Amino acid sequence: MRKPDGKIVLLGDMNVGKTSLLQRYMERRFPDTVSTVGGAFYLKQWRSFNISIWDTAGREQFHGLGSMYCRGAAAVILTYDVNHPQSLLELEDRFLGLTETANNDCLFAIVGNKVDLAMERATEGGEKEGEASGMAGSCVSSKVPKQVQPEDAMALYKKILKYKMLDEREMPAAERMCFETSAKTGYNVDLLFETLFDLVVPMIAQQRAEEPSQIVDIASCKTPKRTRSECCT
Ligand SMILES: Nc1nc2c(ncn2[C@@H]2O[C@H](COP(=O)(O)OP(=O)(O)OP(=O)(O)O)[C@@H](O)[C@H]2O)c(=O)[nH]1
Ligand SMILES: [Mg+2]
Repeated sequence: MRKPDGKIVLLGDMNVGKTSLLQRYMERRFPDTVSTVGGAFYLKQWRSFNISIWDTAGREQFHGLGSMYCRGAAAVILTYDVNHPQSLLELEDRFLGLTETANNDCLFAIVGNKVDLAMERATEGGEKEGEASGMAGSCVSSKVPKQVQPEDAMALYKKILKYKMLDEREMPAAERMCFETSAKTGYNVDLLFETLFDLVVPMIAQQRAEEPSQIVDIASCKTPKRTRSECCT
């Protein structure tokens, strides 16, 4: 198996749906999950590149492992639950600090999952339609009120760029990097992962081009001639 060319890491509080998102994308299904212990990864081939996507545990007791998983990451998916405002706050308080080990030009996506529950709630309560959110792949999000508004996620994205001292003009716009998803229905799940792959692949290609060649030219390595004195050993 070839070494992965790039790494994407899912971070976020327990129960927000990290494992479910990854399984929805990789296995095209929504199975029952158990709370993740440690971490696990899938390998995805995208164009000619191998990308590893790491699922991490949101449980406090595994928190220390987070920065280890983030080492060398090209992108981090910060995941929250649109029905639990605390899970968005946790991203800033608990998870952002783990990304210090990621690449300097690491990309950040902010993902509000379980948007299907917000829909169900709105339908049952007969609530009014909200205004268009302007988020990536927005459709469901424009119709239902949620506990966490898309603007809150976009504000966090901008805050992260500032915290990381990344130039907003050189990074993808908040509207492109903030998503609302449902691992249950599959809503926006492909869009999330494939937007990231498309952004990460040129970065990996550039890194490859800059790396010194690993190939040794055997023909140019001449065997030194033995002298008479060396023959006695
Ligand atoms: N309705 C709904 N439920 C979801 C969705 N995504 C995940 N769930 C449910 O939420 C629960 C937690 O999902 P996981 O994917 O295990 O959450 P996690 O973030 O991996 O949690 P940890 O591994 O503990 O960090 C499970 O019961 C899932 O079935 C979603 O989009 N919609
Ligand atoms: Mg999990």
